[in-house]
Amino acid sequence: MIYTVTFNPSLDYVVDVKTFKTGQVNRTEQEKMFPGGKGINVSIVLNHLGLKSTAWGFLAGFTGEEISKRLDEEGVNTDFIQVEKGISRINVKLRSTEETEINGQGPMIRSTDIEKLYAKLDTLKTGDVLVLAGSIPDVMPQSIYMDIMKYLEGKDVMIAVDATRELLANVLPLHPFLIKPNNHELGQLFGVTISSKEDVKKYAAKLQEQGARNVLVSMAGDGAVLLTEEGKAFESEAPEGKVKNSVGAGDSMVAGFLAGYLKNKDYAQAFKMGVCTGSASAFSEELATKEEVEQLLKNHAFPF
Ligand SMILES: Nc1ncnc2c1ncn2[C@@H]1O[C@H](COP(=O)(O)OP(=O)(O)OP(=O)(O)O)[C@@H](O)[C@H]1O
Ligand SMILES: O=P(O)(O)OC[C@@]1(O)O[C@H](CO)[C@@H](O)[C@@H]1O
Repeated sequence: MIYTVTFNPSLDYVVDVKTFKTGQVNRTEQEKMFPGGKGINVSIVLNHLGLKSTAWGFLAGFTGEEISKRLDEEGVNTDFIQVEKGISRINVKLRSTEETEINGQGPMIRSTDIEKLYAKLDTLKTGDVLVLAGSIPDVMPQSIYMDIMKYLEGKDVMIAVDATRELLANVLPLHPFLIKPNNHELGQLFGVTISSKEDVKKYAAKLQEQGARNVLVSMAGDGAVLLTEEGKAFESEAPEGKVKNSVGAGDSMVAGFLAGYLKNKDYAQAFKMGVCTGSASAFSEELATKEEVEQLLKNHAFPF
């Protein structure tokens, strides 16, 4: 069974403003709202690809209710923990001449809420997959993903982590099955700017030296690189297409990679699925459908 954990779910408020200007009233041309947060997006895309998962995490207030309702309508299985104080965030995604995002902090999560999550973790069994994805509310320690992985040590659960900075760096010695930084996040970890695939490979290898088993680095429209635990490297350009909404492209890539890998444990196939699922989401208003992914898989020429 696959489980995703989103500590900080959101309602993503995606607005189109023709020419956004600061310091004045801007009017939207279109606005849409989606349930979001990285683990939730992974669950939605897995569902589109025909894989059932359960979305875990923390919800609060009326926004939390709306997230839960929308996921029910989507047919995503959820088992959230309700927290008492605050509301789940509304993250603003502003599409204008440039894309700008304003992500909120999220509600208060108390130690009793965390205990409830640990009770869920106790139900995990050998062979289960756990995805820890996204930021954590400000009130939480940057060790939380590491703490969860330590708690699960010896259980043989396949763990994927999509996080940034300290939250990500802390889990490496615990050998996550998969991490998926983008090239900017990879650069942040080493205090450098990374734009070439050669540099991506160099720094991704350092993350493997620090303990990560498989490192998948996304580079938005410039494609992606995968270093596997078997010592292989795969790289690809991004498929061609018109970008409509790139929010969640990275999460879609994680979902596609896992779906591809779980099929027959083949990293080349998993990488292809990851790249095409990421791009299919970027080329669509909403997260990728199975048909959209299959279309890209058919048309994109991978160099291997
Ligand atoms: N402009 C684009 N054109 C084609 N493919 C894209 C584009 N942007 C993203 N993708 C696809 O999605 C994958 C993941 O994208 P990206 O590197 O933007 O992830 P991310 O930064 O984690 O995104 P997010 O945080 O919004 O989920 C890329 O490797 C690529 O396959
Ligand atoms: O603030 P975080 O947790 O880092 O990212 C949250 C978020 O930007 O990530 C998803 C896209 O990847 C969106 O659905 C959501 O709004």
